[in-house]
Amino acid sequence: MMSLLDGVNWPSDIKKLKIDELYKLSEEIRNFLIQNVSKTGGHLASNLGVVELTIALHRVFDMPVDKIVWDVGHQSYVHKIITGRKNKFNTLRKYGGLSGFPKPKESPYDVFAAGHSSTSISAALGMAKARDLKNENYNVVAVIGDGALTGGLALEGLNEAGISHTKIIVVLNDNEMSISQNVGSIAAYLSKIRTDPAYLTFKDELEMILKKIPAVGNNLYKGAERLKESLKYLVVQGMLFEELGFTYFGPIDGHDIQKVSEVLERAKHKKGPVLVHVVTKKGKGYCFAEESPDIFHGVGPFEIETGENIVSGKTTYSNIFGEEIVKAAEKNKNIVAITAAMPDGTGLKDFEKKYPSRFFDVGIAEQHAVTFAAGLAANGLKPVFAVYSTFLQRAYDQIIHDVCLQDLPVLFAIDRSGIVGEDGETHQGVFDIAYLRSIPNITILSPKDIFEFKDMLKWCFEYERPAAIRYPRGGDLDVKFPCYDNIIKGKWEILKEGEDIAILAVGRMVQFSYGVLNRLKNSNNINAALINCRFIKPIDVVLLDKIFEKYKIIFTVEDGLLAGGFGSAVLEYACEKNYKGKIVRIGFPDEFIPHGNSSILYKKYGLDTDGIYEKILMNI
Ligand SMILES: Cc1ncc(C[n+]2csc(CCOP(=O)(O)OP(=O)(O)O)c2C)c(N)n1
Ligand SMILES: CC(=O)[C@@H](O)[C@H](O)COP(=O)(O)O
Ligand SMILES: [Mg+2]
Repeated sequence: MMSLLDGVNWPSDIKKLKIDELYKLSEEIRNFLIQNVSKTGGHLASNLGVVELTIALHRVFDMPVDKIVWDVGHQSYVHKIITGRKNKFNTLRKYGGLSGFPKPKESPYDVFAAGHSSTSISAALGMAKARDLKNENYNVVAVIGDGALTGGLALEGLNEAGISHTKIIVVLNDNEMSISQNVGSIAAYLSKIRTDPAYLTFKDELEMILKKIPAVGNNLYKGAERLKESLKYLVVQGMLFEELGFTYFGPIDGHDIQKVSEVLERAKHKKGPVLVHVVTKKGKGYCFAEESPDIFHGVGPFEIETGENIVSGKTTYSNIFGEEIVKAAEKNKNIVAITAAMPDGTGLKDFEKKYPSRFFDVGIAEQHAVTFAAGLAANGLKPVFAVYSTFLQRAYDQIIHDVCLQDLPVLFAIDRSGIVGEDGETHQGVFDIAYLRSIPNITILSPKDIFEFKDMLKWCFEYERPAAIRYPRGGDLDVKFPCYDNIIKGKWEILKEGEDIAILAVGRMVQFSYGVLNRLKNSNNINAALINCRFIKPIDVVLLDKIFEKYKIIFTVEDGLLAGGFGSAVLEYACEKNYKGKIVRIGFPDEFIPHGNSSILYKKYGLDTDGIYEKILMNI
């Protein structure tokens, strides 16, 4: 039997359906999401929560003439399904397939790319201003979650939008969750608006009283709407959004398509900035996701019946970090841990449980996290900010101005450096070496495997100046190294002496490079040295001098961008020393690295063992 979803490919198909059919369609879309994401992996819970909201948006607005800007964009799957991409869903997040985030190159319905949070209001306001300057006429809608609203950039956007008199609609999707429980005073404020019985009772009573007045009831009710908005403002003390200059509608049940459509319709006809506050349930309609929206925020393939992960978990760098910081904090009472809304992903859950007063989840606020860490350090503590490489990009000036300039002992535990895989170009951690290396006072380390990682962490927890330790997503390849030297600042580790060429590798790339040694020897009679360049900054100039003397060809291997990366540091030093040999850098080229399985991406960019081997042969 044909389902309603079979006949829905474009927003115009939605507009033809009756309200009861739209509810049926919602269920079908939920089922479609669960079926597909259980195979591909992806951001399930957030998407299950916005099915009705997305349908209502497409019902009321005319995309892509009207424009919808998704914040983070991890919740845009339903939008993709009804904007011509349903049949590609089996390729979601796969190399060459559909992106898990909005992508203008993928569809004209995706008007603004995202992946990082809190950008939607600023982007939508920019679009709306451009529209007005060009005398065009359409709606611009930003859809932002309560978690993303904790980001400073979102508040900067609200600040400008509220005073701008520009017609822009902000839909606040409030599900009380970031990845974990949402935090902070704005979350508490939203909870108050949602649940304050005095406010809700008053609002309902007012509606009832106005509607009951004979003859003129309904008209009076409509006419008194402005009055109602003002009274609402009086009753809910300091109605924040109204104070900021927005007309506020809400809170409304985001799963009630009819109600959401009506309110969006009203918002559409209002002048100036409007904020529509919808309340939804993250994970709605799939029991495991409703129970554990944090686990089902982003998942790998899973069994639908049990909710169990299909890929069994192996030891990850995040787990090791979590264990080591708990142990270190037992001995050193000055250690405190900070996360910007990623306690699970960064491995800080146990620390949070064990040392709640020394744990800070600051919300999606990386800039604040860094300066807050600097403040903690300035007053004698040892702050560790555990953060994904890609999100630390947000806090560049804070690293320079607040931490490094003052030489404060903040440790940046940089998870997800290098390739992250399926999240793609917004999330690949390929910039950190280049963006950190030029900052004075910072020391940058990267472990070759998890055993070295433990030693390095111990060293870092003791170190009394700014430091960054970068480590990859997931765990190790199956490589056993011959030695584990003690960690000494600025000293590299010689894993194998050689005669013909030297390979200088960083972090996970040491594992891939190790696999090359025997092949070079056995197939090509090349005796290569392999150096674990465990300190990316400072580089080991004593060892480098010897390498320059002995080898005519040097290869550097890093899982970061070549421009400004580790190989560049070696080149700079080689230039200073007037080295006459050849230096070949292996790393990522000057482009954004797309989404896909990590092994495919390492292969594509020649950064797996085969690729490194071939590159070496091409250059000798
Ligand atoms: C700058 C930045 N920091 C952290 C993240 C990781 N992250 C992605 S979604 C998310 C939670 C977003 O919560 P919310 O906006 O409420 O959306 P929901 O998943 O609840 O629908 C976080 C922390 C990010 N994408 N960008
Ligand atoms: C959308 C987003 O930014 C996060 O949900 C991210 O996808 C998490 O990545 P990990 O799966 O690597 O924790
Ligand atoms: Mg949320």
